[in-house]
Amino acid sequence: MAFTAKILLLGSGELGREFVISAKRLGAQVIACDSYAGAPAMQVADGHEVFSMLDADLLAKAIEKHKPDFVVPEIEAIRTEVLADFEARGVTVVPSARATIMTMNRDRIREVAAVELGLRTSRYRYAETLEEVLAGAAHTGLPCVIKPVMSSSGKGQSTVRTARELEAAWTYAVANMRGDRSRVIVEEFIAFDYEITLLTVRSREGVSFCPPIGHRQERGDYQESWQPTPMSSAALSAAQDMARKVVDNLGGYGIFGVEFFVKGEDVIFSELSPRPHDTGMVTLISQNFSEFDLHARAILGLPVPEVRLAGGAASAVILADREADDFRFEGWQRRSRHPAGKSICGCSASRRPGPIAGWAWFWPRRRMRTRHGPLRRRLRARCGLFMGDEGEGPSRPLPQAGGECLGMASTAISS
Ligand SMILES: Nc1ncnc2c1ncn2[C@@H]1O[C@H](COP(=O)(O)OP(=O)(O)OP(=O)(O)O)[C@@H](O)[C@H]1O
Ligand SMILES: NCC(=O)N[C@@H]1O[C@H](COP(=O)([O-])[O-])[C@@H](O)[C@H]1O
Ligand SMILES: [Mg+2]
Repeated sequence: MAFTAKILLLGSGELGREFVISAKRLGAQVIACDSYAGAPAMQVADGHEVFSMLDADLLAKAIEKHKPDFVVPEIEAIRTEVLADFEARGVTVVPSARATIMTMNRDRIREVAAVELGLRTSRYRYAETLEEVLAGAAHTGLPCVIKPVMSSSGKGQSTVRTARELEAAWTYAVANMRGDRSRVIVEEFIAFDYEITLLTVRSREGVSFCPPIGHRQERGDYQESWQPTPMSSAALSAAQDMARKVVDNLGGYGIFGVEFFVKGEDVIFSELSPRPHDTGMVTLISQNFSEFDLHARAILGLPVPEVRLAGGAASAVILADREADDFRFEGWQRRSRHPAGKSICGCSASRRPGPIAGWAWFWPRRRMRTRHGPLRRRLRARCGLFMGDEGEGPSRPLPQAGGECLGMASTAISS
């Protein structure tokens, strides 16, 4: 069987699964890798490998075994030095080995953005000891945000409001970091009006942008997002200028999720993913080509089409609060339509503790008046997500999500 390209996907979560679907539609063969079996992307890929991608030898062996045309990272926690070696030997690393190295840890990308490119960021210091954390907080002032340099989805992150909480935040960060560097960033807390992800595509044809995505996070983790989100043209163009500078510096082809805080007309660079972004799940319903389609097309060297919005849309996660092998989704078929508009639920098998067990996308039909921050109108969809612990008898509703997922929508286009 002939394929258009062979892709080794490093990380096989929900975002990886959607990427595999997009890449396979373009004729690619995809081998999905992660540290645990049965990961979402493995369920739809042509093959899979289970190993720690932070292990240099195992990572090199997987690349040598499969001889891919493209290595496509889906998470940060990868031994990226190995990718640089293979890039030097002719394997295409997406978007580039430099991009994966610079974004694996927050300190490197912060240096690129704040020092090399002079972009506006929060005030910050790095710390490797409690004493340095205290000095960092003295520099940023309180409240401040403490995050391990290697982590994602808010793991190990805390917002510290009083000096007494600094030690606990340091201990929490070190206990929840990825990788082997006990190093944190201490950041000034930005009391932003709203935050956005600017999906930025870098392809052979140049740099292009998707309409801005607004989102809400809790404890540093994604809850819901909506597209488009209203912002002034001056703020949008400031964000686009900064995004262009960063992606041109990182190089390579693919989609980047560039995160900004916006306060008044002040646009503050936060961080970026050199790949599809969780807040961009909304593009599965809002755009003619999703962030996964755009990533796949840019990587494979295909023309990147103009992005058109189908209407305002929102997406929300359904979070599971514990690891379980035995769970089921109930009732979501009944909820696949909603009186306030069209809502589409996508549910898939869970991943690890704190996992995303499913996603719901909402496509509101009515025009919705909204402000930044908590949105005025809520769409509710009861997905009836149930999870049963092995051997514990009947399934129980998830306490955290309560079997309910909330969608929020902004500036919906009336139909
Ligand atoms: N300095 C800050 N001031 C205010 N809020 C912040 C700050 N840093 C982070 N946050 C909040 O925490 C969220 C997660 O932060 P960040 O994106 O740095 O973490 P992450 O673990 O890399 O998340 P992900 O991998 O999901 O992008 C932000 O989207 C924002 O809501
Ligand atoms: N915010 C990043 C994100 O949502 N990433 C998605 O979740 C999985 C696990 O990530 P994790 O290691 O961050 O839990 C990743 O594989 C990716 O699909
Ligand atoms: Mg982030």
